[in-house]
Amino acid sequence: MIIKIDSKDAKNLIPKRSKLSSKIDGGKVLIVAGGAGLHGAGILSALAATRSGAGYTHLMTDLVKYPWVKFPDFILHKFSLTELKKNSKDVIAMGPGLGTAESKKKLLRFLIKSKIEKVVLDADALTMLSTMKVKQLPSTWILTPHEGELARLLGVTSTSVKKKRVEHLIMAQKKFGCVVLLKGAESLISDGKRIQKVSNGTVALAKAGTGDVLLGMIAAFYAQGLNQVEATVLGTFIHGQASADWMKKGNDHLSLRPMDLIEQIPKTIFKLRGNVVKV
Ligand SMILES: NC(=O)C1=CN([C@@H]2O[C@H](COP(=O)(O)OP(=O)(O)OC[C@H]3O[C@@H](n4cnc5c(N)ncnc54)[C@H](O)[C@@H]3O)[C@@H](O)[C@H]2O)[C@@H](O)CC1
Ligand SMILES: Nc1ncnc2c1ncn2[C@@H]1O[C@H](COP(=O)(O)OP(=O)(O)O)[C@@H](O)[C@H]1O
Repeated sequence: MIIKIDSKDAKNLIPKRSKLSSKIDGGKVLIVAGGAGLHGAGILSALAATRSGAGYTHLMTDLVKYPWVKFPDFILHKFSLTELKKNSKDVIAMGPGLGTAESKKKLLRFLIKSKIEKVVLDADALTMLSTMKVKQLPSTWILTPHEGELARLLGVTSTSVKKKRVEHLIMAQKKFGCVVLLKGAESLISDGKRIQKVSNGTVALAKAGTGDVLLGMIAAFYAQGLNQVEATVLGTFIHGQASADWMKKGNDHLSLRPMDLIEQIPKTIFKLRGNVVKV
């Protein structure tokens, strides 16, 4: 049976803060993303994490080379194994725009070998994973492939994944032993016990960079104390809902920028909590 997530389910998962909360309660996220020419990917993930409640957002990226940084919201690091080790108690979200060079593989191998607890892998991190001999990953990890990435991970064609999405999702979950989110118009999440479906997203999301936003959102909810399944479910639901809310404001589905989605996050969360507002 596939369980469909609705707004009530999502509302119950939204992290709460008290008057006395501090940034510690928001947890820490380290985004490892954005290699040469693809800095935008890391910025999208990091901004989305900040907008979704992460107390601290660190971004490990090539961006430090550039003096025109306009994003004071997060703490920047250059790619470094030492720095990754220092942050390995945080939620580590790796992949967008990272490339697949040996130096990046080294970072991923460290996470796998050291069984770092809270890791979310997307994009190029999934491509690197598909070339590695890995038995099982910790059950606390999250993989967020689209159909093409899932096909790479399983060594099958994306046409066969498209035809039998549930079956391939289950295969991937069994192969890696962690949470797998198969993205698409209908996103499916498996943790090996059950499959949950999130289908509130709109076609406006069919645009490069929206997956990078989703990664940052899931990582932020994970850092705020939700478990790996809850964080995936909530991130995917709010991501989808943000696209729907953005369209309700009179925007055409062709025009969504990933940055629009990031700007929509606060309003969508606020509304989902039960506040009556214009989206
Ligand atoms: N602002 C930026 O710098 C951005 C950087 N990005 C990064 O740019 C790099 C390249 O992005 P690409 O979009 O080429 O990478 P993808 O891995 O998404 O796409 C590569 C190929 O995979 C297949 N594919 C993609 N989506 C599929 C689907 N849903 N079903 C079946 N097959 C599918 C297609 O053959 C496609 O050409 C990645 O590292 C990505 O993270 C993107 O995330 C977009 C934004
Ligand atoms: N037709 C669609 N309807 C709803 N959501 C979609 C649709 N197409 C793509 N999406 C969503 O958009 C996001 C795209 O992510 P991804 O393919 O990883 O892009 P990128 O890596 O370029 O950021 C996913 O969350 C996916 O579920």
